[in-house]
Amino acid sequence: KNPNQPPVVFHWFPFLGSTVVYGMEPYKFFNKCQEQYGDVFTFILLGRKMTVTLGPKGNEFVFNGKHADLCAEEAYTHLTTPVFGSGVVYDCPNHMLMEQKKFMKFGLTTETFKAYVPLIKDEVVNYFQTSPFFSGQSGKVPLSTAIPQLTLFTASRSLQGREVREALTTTHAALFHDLDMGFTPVNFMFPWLPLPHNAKRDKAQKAMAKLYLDIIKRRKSGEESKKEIDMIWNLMNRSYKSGETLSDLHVAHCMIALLMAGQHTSMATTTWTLLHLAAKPEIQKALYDEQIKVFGKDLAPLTYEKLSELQMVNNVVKEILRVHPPLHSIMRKVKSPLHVPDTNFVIPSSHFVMAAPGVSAMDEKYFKNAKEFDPFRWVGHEADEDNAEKFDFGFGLVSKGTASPYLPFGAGRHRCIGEQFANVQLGTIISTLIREFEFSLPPGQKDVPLVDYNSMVALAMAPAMVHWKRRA
Ligand code: HEM
Ligand SMILES: N#Cc1ccc(COc2ccc(/C=C/c3ccc(C(F)(F)[C@](O)(Cn4cnnn4)c4ccc(F)cc4F)nc3)cc2)cc1
Repeated sequence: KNPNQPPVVFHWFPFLGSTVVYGMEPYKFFNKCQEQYGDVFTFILLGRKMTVTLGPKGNEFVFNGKHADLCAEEAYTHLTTPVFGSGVVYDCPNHMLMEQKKFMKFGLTTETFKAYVPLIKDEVVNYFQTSPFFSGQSGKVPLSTAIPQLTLFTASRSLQGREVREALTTTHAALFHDLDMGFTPVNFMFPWLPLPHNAKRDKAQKAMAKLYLDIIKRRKSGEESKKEIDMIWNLMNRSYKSGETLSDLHVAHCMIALLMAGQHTSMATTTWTLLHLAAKPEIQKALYDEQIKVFGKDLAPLTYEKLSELQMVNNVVKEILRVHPPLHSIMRKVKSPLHVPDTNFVIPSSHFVMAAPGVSAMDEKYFKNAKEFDPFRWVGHEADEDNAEKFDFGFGLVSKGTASPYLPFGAGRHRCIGEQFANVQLGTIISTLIREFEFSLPPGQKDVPLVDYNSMVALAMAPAMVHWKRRA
């Protein structure tokens, strides 16, 4: 027994350790361990030693850890590189990822968001006008099927660009599905397994990369006039500080990374939002009344400027991300023995560390009635983040203090750069659907479905059926 190592969670079998009980119900597992061992403990995940650090201090320890001590690329590259492609995100040194994130942020400006809102709205309207799930005056829709399509169409039409939007519903629809099937935690455990889905993933990755390369080539030949402002135009011809250019192939791989990032997080968040609204008609009413208040009784068209006035929408999204943060486990590889502040523990470099910000976000200590979905709890906390001290890791200012119980977009050097785009996409989708429909849970169903943790993000258990009625 090593005197100053965190306690190891009891388990029957070596290698397997706590994999199944963690994999099936991470939060139940984390809360049980927290009661038994406190905020810092080690469990075995398929032979890997995962040291979990919970609570605001635990979040700070992982998110604000020095890059020399805690390495994200070693924790994630097996999961992401086969899907995204080589040379970007976790398949390159961290300083290059910081510059890639800077380039990405250059393509996520208020000017682009102003252009994206009508594009996203049109995709939502087009979807429910053509989808068989939305014919007639009322009906029911399996969100697990409909929402992934809705988020794919809205994100590809705006951020990805028109050609990608077209390809994803025609020539590349099946390829996207094969690539998406490769984006699963099982690969995280066994990336090298020659499973059939891995062969399909690799074939799909190459075909998706080729789609982007063809688009880039066409645009460089001057055939396309630069009418639209999508992320491909933004990333083309970018150069690192070293003078090295971001190659067309690496632009393609960055685009695949952004496609995966946005798709999984947005589809999970949109699905949970509609389920909780279906369970609480009074919140739907508050959202509808706000649309009238901000856009007038004839419901003027949505604009980016007006989106920020929709406090109810913003509070609903904040509360959804508190109760259902898409990424439940944030991991890093320990590079050198690391002392955990305020404890006697030293974590050896054979371990991984894991933060689970969702545990403190659901802790009664920080949120009254934590289990309750209550968007009104955020009223009056709109601008908490603005006056925090900030720091720049190379892709813009992020808040320096990260000892917060609520970090759905992470913090520090690996903080999300998609938050604003996500809020524009979610705000536009929710506003457009609320104007058109009233939602309810299937008769007899009291609460939202259970969580399916076997995907890359915390999804609602399929089919996640809701009933809808067209508003008068
Ligand atoms: C509700 C939506 C989203 C949530 C909750 C979310 C959450 C997160 C979190 C928690 C991290 C930190 C991961 C870590 O520390 O290991 C992160 C990083 C990141 N996210 Fe998001 N994300 C969302 C949407 C997006 C979108 C739409 C994009 C792209 C358009 C995106 C791109 C990224 C990138 C590039 C990183 C940086 C990874 C790194 O630096 O290691 N995310 N996100
Ligand atoms: N047997 C078994 C068995 C055992 C255990 C389990 C359950 O185990 C787990 C463990 C971890 C996890 C999820 C963590 C995790 C981390 C990183 C990423 C990411 F890198 F991919 C991401 O941050 C994602 N992201 C960010 N913003 N938007 N998307 C990202 C970054 C940049 C980028 F450009 C594109 C990106 F998309 N994704 C997910 C899920 C399940 C199941 C089965």
